[in-house]
Amino acid sequence: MEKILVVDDDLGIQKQLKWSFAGYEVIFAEDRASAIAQLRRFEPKVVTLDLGLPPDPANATEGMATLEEILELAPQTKVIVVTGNNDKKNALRAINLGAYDFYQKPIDSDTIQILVSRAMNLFNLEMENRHLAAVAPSMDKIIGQSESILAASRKAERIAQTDISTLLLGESGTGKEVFARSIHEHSLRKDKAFVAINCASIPENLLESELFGYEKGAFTGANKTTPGKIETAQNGTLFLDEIGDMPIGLQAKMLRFLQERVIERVGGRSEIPVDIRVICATHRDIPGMVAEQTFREDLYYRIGEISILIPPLRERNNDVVLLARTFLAQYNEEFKTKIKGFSEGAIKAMSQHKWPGNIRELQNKLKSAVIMAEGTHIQAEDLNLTFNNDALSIDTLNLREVREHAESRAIRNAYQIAERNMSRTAELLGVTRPTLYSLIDKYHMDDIKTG
Ligand SMILES: Nc1ncnc2c1ncn2[C@@H]1O[C@H](COP(=O)(O)OP(=O)(O)OP(=O)(O)O)[C@@H](O)[C@H]1O
Repeated sequence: MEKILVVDDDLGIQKQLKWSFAGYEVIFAEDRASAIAQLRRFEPKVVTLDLGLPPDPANATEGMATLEEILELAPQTKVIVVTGNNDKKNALRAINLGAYDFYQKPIDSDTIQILVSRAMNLFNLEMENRHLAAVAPSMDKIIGQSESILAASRKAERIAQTDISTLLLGESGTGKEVFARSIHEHSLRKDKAFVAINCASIPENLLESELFGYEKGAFTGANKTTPGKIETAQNGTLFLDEIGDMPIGLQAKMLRFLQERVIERVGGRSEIPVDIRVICATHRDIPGMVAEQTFREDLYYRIGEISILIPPLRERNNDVVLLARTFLAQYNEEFKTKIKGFSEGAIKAMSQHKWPGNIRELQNKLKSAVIMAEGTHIQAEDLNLTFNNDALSIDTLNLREVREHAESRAIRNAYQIAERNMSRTAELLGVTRPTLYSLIDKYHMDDIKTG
């Protein structure tokens, strides 16, 4: 159970807050010394702190000192300061010192519950981010905590400082290019060029001149000598995406370049030495192509001195949610929107979906959801991923999850029937208003709260 520390010397308020925070483990302290002792002992994520503490409850000095001490000891703690009515000046001072939010007496259960639940969510999110930074301090562009992606990142990190030819394998949209760039950025060539070329997107007859360059007059239209991508990557990294689509005729020339590290431009006679690192990627089954003789075996061994398998999104456990949160923050900034998060249904739907287009598909769905969403939280429908109720089965969901899903749907229906009137909604559902608010909060239905 999540812990909250309530620092207040008024027993009546302590009792009231204990009742309000029914879903949490509530710890109490009545002055600065006991607050710090409880903070050390229980490490609560959220603290509510009355600024008027003994020995001088009429003044905020002791409260402020307590706030400073808490933030010095555990800066990640979310402190909500509680002030007397009309004491905005001290509330703002506290925020300046680093308090998460403030709250003016008299205490209203519904509001303080919402404040605390938000603070808790923020704390958890920040903790997740810190954890992430600690796990992958180096390959920081590769977001993911699943064992499979961490294993791939570790392998990439180990080979980054070498010049070993690397083959990145994985379905489309899994992040092969992100890996290639990260390897480059962690290599000794990081200040030199990173040049990417997609072998599948360039017509066969143009690919050779695109890669190797051409001399003036080499063919009709070759008006001036032009260096190719390989030369442009001199001293840096060349990323050959979709290498499995390289025409067999060009593979021999490619092999010579990789073995001898010299190239000849199309129509040229002189050899140009090149010093570059090569990273290749493909979604194809190259050993199968070797067996069918559509890919040269010697080239396969040359490009894949080491290979890294980038797992598909459906095999990355909770990475979907982690990536979704990251992209949501990016898109909020890009589109100037203020979507706060995802409904439980949306999270469930994202976790259930198989993501054939991998991360790119997730990005596309999120982008349109951010633009189209009407509430403060993205719903499964906004993502065009309906959470399939019929798919509820005992091997994927437990009774609690089934109940939660049904509850949130019932709340939504009642809210519509009650024409957005909260008292009437609570009445229809046969619960009290505080219970309704805590359920709305639990299921992140903020659009209802503000609707
Ligand atoms: N681990 C990751 N963390 C954050 N963003 C990622 C990650 N992996 C991929 N992306 C993002 O997902 C999108 C697709 O990634 P990328 O282009 O690298 O995939 P790919 O495997 O090279 O795809 P394709 O084979 O279709 O070219 C990009 O916008 C990229 O920024």
